[in-house]
Amino acid sequence: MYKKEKHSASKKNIVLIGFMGVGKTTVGQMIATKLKREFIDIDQYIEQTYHMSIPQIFEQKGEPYFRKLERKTVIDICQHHYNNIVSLGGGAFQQKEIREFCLENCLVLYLDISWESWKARFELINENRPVLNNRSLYDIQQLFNERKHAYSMHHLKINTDNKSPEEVTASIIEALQDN
Ligand SMILES: Nc1ncnc2c1ncn2[C@@H]1O[C@H](COP(=O)(O)OP(=O)(O)O)[C@@H](O)[C@H]1O
Ligand SMILES: O=C(O)C1=C[C@@H](OP(=O)(O)O)[C@@H](O)[C@H](O)C1
Ligand SMILES: [Mg+2]
Repeated sequence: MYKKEKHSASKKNIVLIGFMGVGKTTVGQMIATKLKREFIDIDQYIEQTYHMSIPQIFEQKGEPYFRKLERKTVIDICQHHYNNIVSLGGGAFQQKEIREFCLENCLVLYLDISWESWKARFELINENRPVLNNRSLYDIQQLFNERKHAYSMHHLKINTDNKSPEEVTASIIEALQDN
């Protein structure tokens, strides 16, 4: 866990990280509503700005191009917005530049999930996530484990197992109050 300044959550952007499908987009929106802050989902922002869906960007431009847009977008948004809730895509924290920027300037909140719980959600999230296409469940589990290292760099962690999005949101609000 990284050290954070006291009361930092009251002014810094709160950035949600975690594996695909853990609930960053869903819960991010709910926290923003509860805390009366603006919500920005980086993938949705990229789709609106570049008039292409994430699968289209991967298919037509390739993953490295997407990662470049992702890096530029996360850093631009976090530099120019204040006090917002920002949900990243699940691969963003693999990029050192994004990780370092967010850990230095934002409150990084990691939504954790066990592999067992994640597997039960697989059918629900398989569509529209190009990184999961053509990967076996075994390969996805490898990716799930590989990404834990980047996610271990955070300020606050919330376990989401057996919790509804509303319950995850309530746990986050409580953790932020103690923060
Ligand atoms: N705590 C939860 N319990 C059950 N389903 C959830 C939970 N959080 C999110 N979901 C569902 O899982 C799917 C992926 O959620 P999403 O917010 O898009 O995740 P992410 O942005 O982390 O990829 C959605 O269908 C959402 O309704
Ligand atoms: O983990 C990844 O590499 C990705 C996760 C997706 O976001 P979610 O985590 O919101 O699904 C999206 O950014 C893109 O499909 C790539
Ligand atoms: Mg998302």
